[in-house]
Order: sequence, then structure tokens, then C-alpha cells
Amino acid sequence: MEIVGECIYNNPPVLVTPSKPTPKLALYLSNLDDQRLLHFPIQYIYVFTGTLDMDTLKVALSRVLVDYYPLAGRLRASNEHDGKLIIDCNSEGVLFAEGFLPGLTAGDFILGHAKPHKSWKKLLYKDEEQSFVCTPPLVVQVTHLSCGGTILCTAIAHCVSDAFGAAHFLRAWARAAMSEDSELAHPAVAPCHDRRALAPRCTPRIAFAHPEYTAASGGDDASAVAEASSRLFAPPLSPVSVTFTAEHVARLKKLYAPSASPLEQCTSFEALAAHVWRAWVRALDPPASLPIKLLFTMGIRRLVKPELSGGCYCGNGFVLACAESTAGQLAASAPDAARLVQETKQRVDDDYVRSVIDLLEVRRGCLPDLAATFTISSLTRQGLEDIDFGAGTPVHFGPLTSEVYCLFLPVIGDPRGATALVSVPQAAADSFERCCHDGLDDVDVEDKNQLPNIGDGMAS
Ligand SMILES: COc1cc(/C=C/C(=O)SCCNC(=O)CCNC(=O)[C@H](O)C(C)(C)COP(=O)(O)OP(=O)(O)OC[C@H]2O[C@@H](n3cnc4c(N)ncnc43)[C@H](O)[C@@H]2OP(=O)(O)O)ccc1O
Repeated sequence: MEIVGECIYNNPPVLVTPSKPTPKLALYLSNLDDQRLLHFPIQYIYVFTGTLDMDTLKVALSRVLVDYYPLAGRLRASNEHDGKLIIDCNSEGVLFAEGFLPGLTAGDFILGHAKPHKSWKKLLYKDEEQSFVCTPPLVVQVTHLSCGGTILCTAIAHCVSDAFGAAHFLRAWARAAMSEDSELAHPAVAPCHDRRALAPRCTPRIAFAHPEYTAASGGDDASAVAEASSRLFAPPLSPVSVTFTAEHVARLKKLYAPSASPLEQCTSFEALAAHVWRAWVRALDPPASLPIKLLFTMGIRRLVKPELSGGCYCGNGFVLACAESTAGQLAASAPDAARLVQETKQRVDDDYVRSVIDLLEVRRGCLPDLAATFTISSLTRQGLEDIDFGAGTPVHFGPLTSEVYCLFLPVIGDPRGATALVSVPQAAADSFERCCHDGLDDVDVEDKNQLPNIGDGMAS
């Protein structure tokens, strides 16, 4: 959906600062935070049919910044540590803009209209002159709509927080906004900003191959592989959004783990990840011998020893897990693809995470290998979507832009469903959508034991 017309700003943006004095310190960022991959702001919108009260929002934000004071600081390159980023917790404040977009309604975001479009960037105030490091780690824009609805857009520097930390902050802000006296509203669990539990070892030890950061060998025919890989991301790209209902997910779980044995079942994520990874490969139809990877974000708060459980760990608590296959193998078997996802999940433990942290220490500035790679970040069950600032829960929640990495987004009103959103080469967009729906369109009416065969070869 394209947003026509311009956003009207009647006043310049303001800086919202913590309502009480907060610690003044240079906050260490872990190697999981300060990796090049995360040097960008994560921009999400919440669309409400009701009106958000501006004074209430600002007062509540000011209050929660007492607990989430790093968000009111500024990112800086540290002189002592080789340019590594730190947060200067200096209470400079959150940039808060307010605008009005005539002609746009909350209803425009409901029922299949909600694929990001480049015009959506109007929903976020941008100071063209500021670099990533100079931009405040939290920028907020509230856009009033002619229908009386409101859009809240938040841009949080990814190196400061992941989805779990962001959800914790946003829920605390919403709770403060709903409380009669926002000075009394405290987060249910105190946030933990100290990231030293994820510091690298004194002597870094890279104990695994880490294919997520290493390019696959092209063998004898490296340039043909590079050429085939680049076709997977050839512009122009088109965003595709496919919603899998709870029934679709249940169906996929059976398709991807056909055995009746309880020990061989797969989770919703494993089935969905395998299915969408395969749909991407089948739609883009690369040579069967092309090595293809799947990278997916994996939460580590409960995997590391000791667990990150002293309060809500608000830094980045995830690593990339990497499954490897070939285009031909992936297309050939659904259960094998799910097994690969399962085995990959099982390999990620405390040793693996420490090895990633050490790798990022030794190879500062490195990026994951994204050639011939499908990347998924799952945002379901993170508590991001059902946030109420006093105007009810949102009718739409999602990113401001669509990218080549795939997001699994929560479906409002269907907690066991998920929406996959990803940009693919325009020429393959319809085929990708069809492959995602393959075997699912009749799910609500047919006998769920009669499973269609969707895994019998590459798409033509
Ligand atoms: C900064 O501001 C932001 C940031 C962002 C976004 C940032 C990011 O994208 S950061 C990356 C975020 N993603 C993650 O960290 C991934 C988190 N998820 C995991 O790690 C998962 O474990 C998994 C790797 C995706 C795999 O999941 P799964 O196979 O489902 O395995 P389990 O999670 O162990 O679940 C198994 C089973 O347990 C039950 N269960 C688990 N969780 C729940 C729950 N919450 N509720 C109910 N039940 C649960 C369930 O039965 C599972 O089995 P199913 O078959 O039912 O699935 C954005 C915005 C900003 O402002």
C-alpha cells in the first residue's frame, strides 16, 4: 500500500529526557551487540484505530527512561577499544516527532494492505544529516490520521537491543502510559543493561567452523556459483507477505514430520522455517547443485551458562544459527529440510555462543555470509504486538520496510499463526507465494490426514 501525500509537522521534534537523574556511564556493548550486522535502526510501526494522548505518551516515556536510560544516551566509538561502540549514557534524550497525514486511515493497514512500501518512510522523522552513530538510539514518531487513528513508529538502534529487549521496554512504556500516576509505574521485571556476561574470553577460542560467517567454497566453478547466487537477490525486489494461520501451521507440522512418533515431531518454527526456505528455493529455481544456507536468529538468554536471568537482559541475546544443504536436496524432501533446522538448533549451546563471541572479537567488523543464503528472524512470541498505550491494541504491527531477510511476524488475533514477510526478485514473487501456499489452500476443509506431496522436485 502506497502512502500518498506528505506528513505535516507543525512543530519541530523534541528531546524527551528521563524524569529523574540516571547513571552517567559509558556502557559496554557485547560483541553480539556491536557487530556490523546490527549497525542499523530497527523501524517498526504500530497502527491504532484510537487516538494516543501526546502528553501521556511523553510523560510515560520520560518516566520509563529512568529505568531504560541507555535509550536516552548516544552511541559513540570508544577511543580505548579500537573504535568499538559504547553507549554514552548522558541523558541527552529520545527524539520525539509528531506529525499528521491527511488521507490515510488505520483501516488502510488491515486486510492484506499491509505490505511495506517505500512511501511508508514518511512515518518516521529523519534528520538527513545525521549518521547512524549520531542519531539517537531511540527515535519516535507519532502520526495522527484523519480517521482519528494513530501510528506509532519506533526506531531503535539494533546494537542496543534485540526484539525481546525492545518488547520489554515498549511494554513498560505502555504500562506507564496506562497507569493513573506514571511516576508509580515500574517495569514488572527490572531491565538489565550490563552486558559483561557476554564478554569474550581472555584468550579467544573459535571452536566451531561457523559457516554463518564463512563463504561456502565454490569448488572448481566458483564464478558460476557466484553468478547463480546473485540471481537469488537480483533487483528489482518485491515484498511478499504470506500469512500462515494456526491451521496452516498445524498442517505444516504434520507435513514436515510425518512420523507418528512423539520423539520425531517438529515445532511450529521448524516446520515453517523449512517450508519457507524450500519455497524460496523452489521459486527461484537455482541449479540443483548450488549450496544453499539457512541462517536464523536464535535466542540465547536461556542457553548460556549461567542463564541471562538477573532481570530482563536488554542487550542482544541472540546468535545466527546456520543450516546447509543444496538446492536439489532442499526441493526434494520436506522432512529432511525440517531435520536440518532441528539439528542446527541443537548445535547451538553455551560453547557455540562463546565461540561466536570470540570470533566476533578476533574478526571485528566481519559480516555473515549472505550469498545463496535465506535468512529468517522470528519475532513471534516475543510480546511485541499486543501493546496498549491507552487506545487499545494495534490493528497492525510490522516493519517499516521489507528486506531480503525474512521475518516471521506475529498475527494479530491468531497467536499460533505467523506471517512471513520477505523481499524476493520481482519475477519470482508470485511463484514464491504459490510455493508458500502449496498444499495449504484447502486446509480448513479437507481431512487433515490426507497430506499432499509438495516435496517432489524443483519448480519449473
Ligand atoms: C531493537 O528494537 C527492535 C528489534 C526487533 C527485532 C529484532 C530482532 O529480530 S532480534 C532476533 C529476534 N529473534 C530471536 O531472538 C529468535 C527467538 N526465538 C528462538 O530463539 C526460538 O527458540 C527459535 C530458534 C526461533 C526456535 O523456536 P522453536 O522451534 O519454536 O523452539 P522453542 O522456542 O524452544 O519452542 C518449542 C515449543 O515450546 C513452546 N513455546 C515456546 N515459546 C512459547 C511461548 N512464548 N508461548 C507458548 N509456547 C511456547 C511451544 O509449544 C513450542 O512448540 P510449538 O510447536 O508450539 O511451536 C523488532 C522491533 C524492535 O523495536
